[in-house]
Amino acid sequence: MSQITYFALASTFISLIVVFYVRSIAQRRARTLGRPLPPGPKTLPILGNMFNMPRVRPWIVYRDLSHVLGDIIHLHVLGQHIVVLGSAQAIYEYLDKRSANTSDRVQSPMIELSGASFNLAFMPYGQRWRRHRRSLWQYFHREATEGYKTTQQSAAHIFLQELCERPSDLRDIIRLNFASVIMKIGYDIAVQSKDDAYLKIAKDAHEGRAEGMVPGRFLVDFLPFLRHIPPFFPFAASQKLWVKWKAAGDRLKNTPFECAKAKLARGQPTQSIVANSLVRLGKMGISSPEEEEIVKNVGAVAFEAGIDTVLSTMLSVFSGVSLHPEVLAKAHAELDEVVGPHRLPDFSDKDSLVYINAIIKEAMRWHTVLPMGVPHATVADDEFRGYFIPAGTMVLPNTWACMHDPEVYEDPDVFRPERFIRNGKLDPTVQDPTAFSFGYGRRICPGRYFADSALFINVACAIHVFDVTPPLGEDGLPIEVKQGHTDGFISHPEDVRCTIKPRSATAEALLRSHATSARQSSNEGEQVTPDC
Ligand code: HEM
Repeated sequence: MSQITYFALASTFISLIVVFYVRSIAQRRARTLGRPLPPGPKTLPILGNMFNMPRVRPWIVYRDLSHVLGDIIHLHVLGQHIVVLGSAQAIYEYLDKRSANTSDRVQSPMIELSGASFNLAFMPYGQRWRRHRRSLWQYFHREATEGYKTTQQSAAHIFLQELCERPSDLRDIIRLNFASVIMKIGYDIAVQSKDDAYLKIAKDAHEGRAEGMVPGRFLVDFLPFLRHIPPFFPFAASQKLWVKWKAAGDRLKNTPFECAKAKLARGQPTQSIVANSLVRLGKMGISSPEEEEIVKNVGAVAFEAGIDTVLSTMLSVFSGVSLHPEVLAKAHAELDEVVGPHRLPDFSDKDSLVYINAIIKEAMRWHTVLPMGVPHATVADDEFRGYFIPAGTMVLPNTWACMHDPEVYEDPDVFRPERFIRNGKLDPTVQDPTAFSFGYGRRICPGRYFADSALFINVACAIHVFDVTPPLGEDGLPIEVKQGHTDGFISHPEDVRCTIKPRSATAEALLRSHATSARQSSNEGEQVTPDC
């Protein structure tokens, strides 16, 4: 080729780059209308804020950044815009009031890689999500959850006996309690021991969600081609984890569903969310794999989304109460007055047990289960407080920061249920943690009423019959526990060792007799079924 041809090619190439550059600036101007992005840390060329993305306890890093930059922070990593909302006001204004545009989810490859594709919590805002949500909501709206209270109460009685006999297995016993209720109402499957195969399935699936869904933890979030590196490649440690997590997610979705479906096919009488949904589809003459998939996914999401969130909140209650004898004493005094020593609390006591309700609120505040919520995303270009927010921006609510704002909650790191009470009643002027812990806008947790009654009945019953005090060492002296919270998408109190003993011989007799009745009535209702 002659020098002239080279020159012509080079100048054409440079002209094209200039045209594209000028056009992209013009397009960006047209989109932003000159509005700035929210403030954020300085960016590097191409990589943006890649090295500003916190990998450990992001809620604390973002809270500190908010103190410097304000309650709307912008970060930019390899083309992905991220906005962090750092105050209750900003979250309310953007995620609640403007939820028509802020209810999407960023479609990270980690959703599939962590085995969570079936989970409506991660689906994009649209028809598929709407159909799943509607299908779940019909079984979990406020009135529907009234129908589960008898099952929840019986399970709470069995929970007390389990705890009395194996107090050091607190974590497993809470898990068993929640699983037994949700498996019964979801699939009509009886889960009776901590070694149950379904509990193992849930535990395995949880690992993928807890580790994999922290935004920015895996590089594949920003470099999606990394998912195609095979697990046998050297240094492909993440890829090996993804294979394990995906298989665990599939087991969670399919195993209990197939069991419930087989029961129906055998013509056994069965009542459950999955069975009722399948029967309804049958009556309507609908037998599409797509509809069956929704039923399957809804069953699995109720099991998965509830188990670790409720577990974490219950652990926070036990941790808070064991470390604060004055709280336990006040709770006992209230239960003695309202319920008395000869019966266990039930749902009709809820409004009278003000201090117990305050303990649950404080546990949710003190220890925020989903510290950064579940990330939302914008559907279209938007303006918020004069800033330009591009379509597809990931919006992270710093729920933990709101729950630990010293302007709102004095001494936020202290467990103090009294902060919610005035003149013997729950104080409506104090910011209610449940308005944050269950998320925001159109994506607000659809399991909140169910969770609320599960927490109430188990906490009220447990505190009524047990003394919960610090753990003791071999020398009989109290051991100091570490008051931290684990890292991850769902956070748990770090050290929940405590001493759990019946308050009195009367309390022990009471809990044992109720557990016996609960086991008898659940066995009477139980059909003899072959294993699935
Ligand atoms: C203490 C217990 C619980 C807590 C703290 C909790 C918290 C949350 C939070 C923060 C979200 C994200 C909301 C948002 O995007 O802004 C959420 C979503 C969700 N929760 Fe819960 N949850 C709890 C119990 C439950 C239970 C028992 C169920 C099921 C029966 C459940 C089912 C779901 C589902 C399906 C979603 C996804 C909603 C969507 O994306 O549309 N949760 N939850």
